Amino acid sequence: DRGSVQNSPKSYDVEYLMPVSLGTPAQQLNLDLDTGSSDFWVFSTLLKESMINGQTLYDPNASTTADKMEGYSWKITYGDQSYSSGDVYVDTVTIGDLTVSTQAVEAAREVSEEFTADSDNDGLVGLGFGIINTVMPYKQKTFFEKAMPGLDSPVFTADLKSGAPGRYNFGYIDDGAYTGNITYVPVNSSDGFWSWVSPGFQVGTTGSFNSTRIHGIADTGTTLLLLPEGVCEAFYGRIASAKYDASQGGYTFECNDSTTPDFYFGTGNGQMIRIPGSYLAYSKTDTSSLRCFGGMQSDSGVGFTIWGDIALKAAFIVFDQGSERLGWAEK
Ligand SMILES: C[C@H](Cc1ccc(C(C)(C)C)cc1)[C@H](NN)c1nnnn1Cc1ccc2c(c1)OCO2
Repeated sequence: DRGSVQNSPKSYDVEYLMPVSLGTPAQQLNLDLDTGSSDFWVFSTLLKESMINGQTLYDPNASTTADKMEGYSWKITYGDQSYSSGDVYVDTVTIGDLTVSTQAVEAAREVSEEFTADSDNDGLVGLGFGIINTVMPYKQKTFFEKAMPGLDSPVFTADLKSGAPGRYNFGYIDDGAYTGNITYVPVNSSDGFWSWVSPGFQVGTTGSFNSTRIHGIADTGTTLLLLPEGVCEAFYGRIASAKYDASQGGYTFECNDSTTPDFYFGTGNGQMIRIPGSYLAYSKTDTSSLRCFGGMQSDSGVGFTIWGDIALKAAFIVFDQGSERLGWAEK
């Protein structure tokens, strides 16, 4: 079996949403595929009115295939301190023609204001590893872990684009979606993340390759590229107008600063992925400003490097759960 679904970026590529069908008859919600967490949770009719702000709600009572998991609950807190919690139902879920008939759907009773404020986002599909799922008393499998046994190949791929729709595929690799070869790197899933080691980086076409191993996670659910302080300094040191602006909480530089170099990161056996400098001028610091907030920021607040959407949209990525490895290709 296999599946394929289009993803659509919100403004500034802050997140990528995909249509998902839940229950019978099908209820369609727009969800955020997040390889950096492992809960499948949705806005639901269990929520207090004050927490809803235009989101589409999953109504388990309107689904003939929904069964409440009595005595089960969940609560998740994300690294940015946003959170959600609620009850658990088993129901049928379809993403891009791929159906899992007994998916644990975590129906929200409570969400933090960050989720309430994002009216386009109806919930998250966590495609990390199930060991960090928050359902109690027994953690639940991710959508991919439930689908995997029936797939042609135990992989899913992410093709995120800058300011344009892209695609998530399940169970196969579309050889037309990338150029050159796919370089595979081993994944350590013990923390529940798609953790891998980059052999190093290079700033610009003229810079030398810095052979410094960077331990990090491939995370479709994080907008920015959060790298070690030293790497940020090496990159922003090459941009004439760049500075660390405490009032903005990060590095900023003039959006059209022509000295902005591309950023290359190593994946393995000599391959490097090129992030165009234009991706790193993330967003204007304010409407009238000529300065942009950098797409690359320090990972010091996180504790590990996060290869978020800024990096992922420069590549075609194979999340190979069958072999616990990541595949990187240019496109
Ligand atoms: C932030 C997203 C999860 C999310 C996505 C969307 C949203 C909104 C819809 C409300 C906009 C909130 C949350 C990320 N997903 N893997 C995540 N989940 N857990 N950690 N991270 C990454 C991290 C992001 C920012 C840090 C951080 C760690 O540590 C310190 O600052």
